[in-house]
Amino acid sequence: MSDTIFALSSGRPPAAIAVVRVSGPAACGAAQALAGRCPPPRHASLRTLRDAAGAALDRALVIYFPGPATATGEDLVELHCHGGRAVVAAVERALAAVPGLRHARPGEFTRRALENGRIDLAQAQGLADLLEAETEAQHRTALAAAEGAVGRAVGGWLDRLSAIAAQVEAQLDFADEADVEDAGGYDPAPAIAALLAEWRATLAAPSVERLRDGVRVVIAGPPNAGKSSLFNALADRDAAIVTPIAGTTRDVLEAAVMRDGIPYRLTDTAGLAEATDDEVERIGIDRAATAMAGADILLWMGAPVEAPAGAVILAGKADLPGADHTGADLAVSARLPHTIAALWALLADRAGAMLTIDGDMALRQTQRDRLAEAAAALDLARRTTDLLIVAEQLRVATRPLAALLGKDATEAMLDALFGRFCLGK
Ligand SMILES: Nc1nc2c(c(=O)[nH]1)N(C=O)[C@@H](CNc1ccc(C(=O)N[C@@H](CCC(=O)O)C(=O)O)cc1)CN2
Ligand SMILES: Nc1nc2c(ncn2[C@@H]2O[C@H](COP(=O)(O)OP(=O)(O)OP(=O)(O)O)[C@@H](O)[C@H]2O)c(=O)[nH]1
Ligand SMILES: [Mg+2]
Repeated sequence: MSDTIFALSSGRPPAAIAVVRVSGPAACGAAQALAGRCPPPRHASLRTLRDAAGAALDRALVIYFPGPATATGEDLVELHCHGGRAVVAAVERALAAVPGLRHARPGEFTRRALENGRIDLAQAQGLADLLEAETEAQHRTALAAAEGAVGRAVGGWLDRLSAIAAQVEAQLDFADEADVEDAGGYDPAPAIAALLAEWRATLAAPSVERLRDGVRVVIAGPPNAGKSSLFNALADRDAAIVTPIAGTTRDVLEAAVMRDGIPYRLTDTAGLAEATDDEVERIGIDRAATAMAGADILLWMGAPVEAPAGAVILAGKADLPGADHTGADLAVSARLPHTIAALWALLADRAGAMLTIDGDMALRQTQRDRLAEAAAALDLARRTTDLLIVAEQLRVATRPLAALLGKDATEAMLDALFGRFCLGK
């Protein structure tokens, strides 16, 4: 039998209300210990909470949810207390004094929900993402995942894979008995192609990480071009040092900016000098190159002829008389707010498209890797007429999908996932 856990499950005090949850076989006993008796199931009862010595701790709403039809699958008690620090500390102290009770670890309520079969792995991950959601797209996709959308989609794919596999096996058996090369009949190609097209569409959608971390916008170009000034203007604070000295920025600087509901990760880089014997500057340039390679949108402040392919070419210091804008996509200056607004419009245009999701399914990178693995197997199956190879690749494709649903989740993996949760979840 598992032990009984408790934790503050609402926001940190001070708050108007603090919800302390207790989950496990001793939950009802804990309510009895603090509130005098365990209230009738699923009714909010106003009770005075007392410690073991009888001292009043709070007047709180107490709710008892008998398992297994609860969020954790266990008996669950909720204490809706006043949200002061001392109230919560005293209630937690009183709970810790009840035999069989201990404080929960981060994510332990959700972990129990998983272990008790109340949710699958993709739902647990969706819940973690829901708690971190800041944008509308994150909110929508994480809620769908928490409600089981990812699990249902993958389950549907697994069903279709096994239906195709069953037909292929039947065909192979028949060919065996009839002892003919091609017994005719079932052609798995259309069903495989349809499944593969669906997976590729899913893989083309942005990942959970992209939705969460934002679009990576990297500012790069020669020294003294005005990169850091632009970075500061976009970040709307003095994040980077600006001086007239070429080579001021040495390291890669990052700023997270939310603009019009789109999350961005802005990166300022060291100026790309031709040749340098300064060790620090050389490392800075190496780092700039790495940042540029990882950019979703690269803003190039420099000569158009030197712009990397695909970069947005910015003509800097547009406020200076005689500034040359030839070949640039946009003329900008940290000193001209309307040029910064125009740059934001350009960024929103490109970034918005990168974060667009048609349905409500976004996969995490680890889930995407597994789907890509399955897609590679299916692609092999699609490219052959040898039914033995088709059958084998269909089997290969099921493994990563089953893993995505948590069929082989290791302790280390679960520890990593639930360690990310906040306390009380
Ligand atoms: N006060 C409070 N609010 C909360 C939670 C909570 O634990 N306490 N939740 C924290 O997770 C979320 C709600 N999640 C829940 C998930 C599953 C079940 C559940 O298993 N319910 C039963 C009975 C449903 C019913 O009464 O209709 C079931 O589905 O069988 C309940 C809540 C968000 N709001
Ligand atoms: N007139 C004008 N001066 C600017 C503008 N942007 C930057 N400067 C000036 O140009 C100089 C270099 O600016 P930075 O923003 O540090 O340039 P940088 O590209 O980051 O330079 P490094 O970090 O050395 O590569 C500073 O003296 C700035 O004040 C601008 O839009 N107009
Ligand atoms: Mg700089």
